[in-house]
Amino acid sequence: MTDTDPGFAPLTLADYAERARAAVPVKTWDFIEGGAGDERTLRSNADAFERARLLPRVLAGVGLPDTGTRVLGRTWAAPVGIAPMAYHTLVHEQGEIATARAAGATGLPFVVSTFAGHTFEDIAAAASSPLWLQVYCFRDRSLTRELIHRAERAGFEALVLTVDAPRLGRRLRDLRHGFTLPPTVRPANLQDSGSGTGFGSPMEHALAEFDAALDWSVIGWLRSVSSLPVLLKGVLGGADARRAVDAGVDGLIVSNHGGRQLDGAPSTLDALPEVASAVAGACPVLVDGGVRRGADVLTSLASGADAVLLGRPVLHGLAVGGEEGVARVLGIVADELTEAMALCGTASVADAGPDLLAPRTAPPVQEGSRGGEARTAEPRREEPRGGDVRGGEARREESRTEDLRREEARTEALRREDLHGSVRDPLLGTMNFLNEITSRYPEAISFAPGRPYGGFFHSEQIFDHLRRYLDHLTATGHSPDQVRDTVFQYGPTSGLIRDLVADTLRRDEGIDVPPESIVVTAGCQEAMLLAVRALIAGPDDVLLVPDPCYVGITGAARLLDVEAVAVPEHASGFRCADLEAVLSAQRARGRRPRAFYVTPDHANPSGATMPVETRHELLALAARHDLLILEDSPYRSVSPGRQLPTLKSLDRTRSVVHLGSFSKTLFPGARIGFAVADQPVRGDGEGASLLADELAKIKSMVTVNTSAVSQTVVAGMLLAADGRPSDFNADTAAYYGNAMRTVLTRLEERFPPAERTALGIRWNTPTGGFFLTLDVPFPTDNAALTRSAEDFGVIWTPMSYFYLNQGGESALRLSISYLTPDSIKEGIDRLARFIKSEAGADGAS
Ligand SMILES: Cc1cc2nc3c(=O)[nH]c(=O)nc-3n(C[C@H](O)[C@H](O)[C@H](O)COP(=O)(O)O)c2cc1C
Repeated sequence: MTDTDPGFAPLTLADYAERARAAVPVKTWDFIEGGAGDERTLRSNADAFERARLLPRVLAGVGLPDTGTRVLGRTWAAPVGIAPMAYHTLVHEQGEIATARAAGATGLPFVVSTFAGHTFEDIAAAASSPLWLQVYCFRDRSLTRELIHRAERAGFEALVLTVDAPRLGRRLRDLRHGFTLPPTVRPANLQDSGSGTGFGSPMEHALAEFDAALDWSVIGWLRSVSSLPVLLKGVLGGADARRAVDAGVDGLIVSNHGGRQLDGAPSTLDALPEVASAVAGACPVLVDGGVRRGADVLTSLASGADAVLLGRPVLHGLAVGGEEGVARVLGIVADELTEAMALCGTASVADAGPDLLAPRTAPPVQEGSRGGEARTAEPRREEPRGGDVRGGEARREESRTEDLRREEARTEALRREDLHGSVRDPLLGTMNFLNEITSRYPEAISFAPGRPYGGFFHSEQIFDHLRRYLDHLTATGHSPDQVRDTVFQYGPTSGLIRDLVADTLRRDEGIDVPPESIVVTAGCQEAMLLAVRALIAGPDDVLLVPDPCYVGITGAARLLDVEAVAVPEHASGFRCADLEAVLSAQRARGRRPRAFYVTPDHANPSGATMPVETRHELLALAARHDLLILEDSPYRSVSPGRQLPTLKSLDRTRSVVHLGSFSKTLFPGARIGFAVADQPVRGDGEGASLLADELAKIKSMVTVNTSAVSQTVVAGMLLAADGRPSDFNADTAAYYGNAMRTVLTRLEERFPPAERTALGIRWNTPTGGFFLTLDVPFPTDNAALTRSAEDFGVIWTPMSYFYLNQGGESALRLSISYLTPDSIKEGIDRLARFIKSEAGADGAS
């Protein structure tokens, strides 16, 4: 059947629907027209437009309205696009090719479904207006990625991720018919992958292959595989809309999938104002579902949309008249829109505001109901149309209910913009991506976490250690009540076990300080936070950090709104001259550098160790410039061989605040760290104190005191080691030394010197610690990390995570600490394959 068949020419989209119904088999018609469940949502889409009324604006002097609009940088002839719909080939053999031609002829965009019946390349060849790709995320991400890349190569301009379909809704019409696709209709873009073959119906396909557990991390994943703008299709609420905006999406499509998913979801016209107000102009908002006239387009614009998408009517046009039929359908809507705009005194799309909307016609009241209490029961196909059948009280009731609904929507989520800026800082989110990758690819070997090897820990020993310290308390004269209170009660803010920590420092590290100069903290992280809080007095004070740097310290600074200033570190490590230059530059800009954070031994992430001469030079510099050094050295006691002296043990001017941790030497689950802060503090009024006392004051408002149970276990371990955990750690250090050697040897084997030079790969050779770094000849961004995890089964940390500003874009950090030698070897083999593939040297050895 064509447009030119005898009888009247179709004048409206409803005319096209009627003709299409006669033109296609009933099963196909029901597949297209049907909705999920009882089709309540399907009907409500149309009903909402039925009830909407536009207010004419008279004598507006508009002339010919301009329907043109710009979306994502492209001009559309009208604020109307074609919604993604699977298998245009069901109704016309030219399918999406004809649709693309019609879209081009009318200057309107076309969103092509993942389940298109023609290839992206063929569709693109026929198109002359913007094409967007609708994405269904498959469990097999590599398949989804390949689809995206194909579309990108074919010139598609945006990705529309459908988020309302973790599985397909129960479409009863299809189930009743036992609907299956005819043999000629296939997902053309999934054929090569083998996906899509063997599934009779779209529902079967979705159940088998869609990723039903999709969550917000998918946006980051899409960003990592494509640079195209990302829109979400299927958002119906303000909270999700805000979350999407926070996640940085480029557009939202208010959609209930044409009533084909959740039966009972609101109509899209009803959902639109809340979404538009939540988005507040941050990105374009489109709407689809039930748009059948130009007036519906104008109603959508007036309700907050930037544009609409048209679904089924396009397939009707295609069924009736192929390319020409689609062009006519689009043309009718555009003409009707022009007319509606002219009659509403609206010169341009931007002029269409809420003032165009007449008060909404309410749905009818069920017979016999009182006031506004009961709404018409479903189904209600034959509702009276037009004219408000209810009184003013009922309308007021509806508006109160609406206000209540909005109120609830407002309170169900907080705006991230209203929280402290640190929560939006990428620095605090760096580890999220790694965690996501690690959980998404559990089979991958991960060189990312800097955590100790688990084989050293034995659960039963915890009880021995607890008991040992309690016995020690008894043996040193504590009564049973005192012993009980030590573990069960709040304890001293500065810590229970300062004497034991002081003993350990003296015996193991040559740091001879009184227990009073120690504060026992909830991990070294708290020690950093306390030190930064105490030392930075105001906005002119800055903290200096090496670049690259451990994120714990820069993160703590960010939490406290403290400015961290980078001191560049070179391949050969830290240089005092650089620190001196930064000090002068900061003073020149009116800043007071208060402290320099440094990890002198086996630094994280660089692996560098500061030579002893540099340590002396740094201490002299600190004394000269009245600068404090925050020394953090968690890896020295678990590294093989003799360690260089700590800065604190060399410190004669009390320039060093030593930040300690038992996480690597004993176990991280205890969360026990400490600060050694023996600097005297003098001031007006109060008597003299130590910096440790001031840190304890701050701690009393942070964690009050460090867990007594944890301190008890750690104390028991220190007693067992007779105050020398370094001896206790000899095996541990040997294990990590061996792990580092295994990594280095395997790298040598996989990249012999000549090949290494040819490829431009380098790595450092730390003498201890948990980390080493590799320079590689390609960007080590999140996209590369995703490829590495997905295609090669190996995870690492991009070095750029550790830089304050620029840096580390082509480098990665490997952590050697928690893998077994066998998994290290396998992991390095995988890493080598990944590096060679990225460097374009797959063929090499
Ligand atoms: C036959 C058919 C197939 C569809 N296929 C898809 C699809 O593959 N991907 C998608 O995101 N939405 C799909 N949709 C939903 C549409 O994109 C759109 O949300 C809906 O059709 C709009 O409502 P309308 O048909 O009332 O205009 C499909 C809808 C229909 C009717």
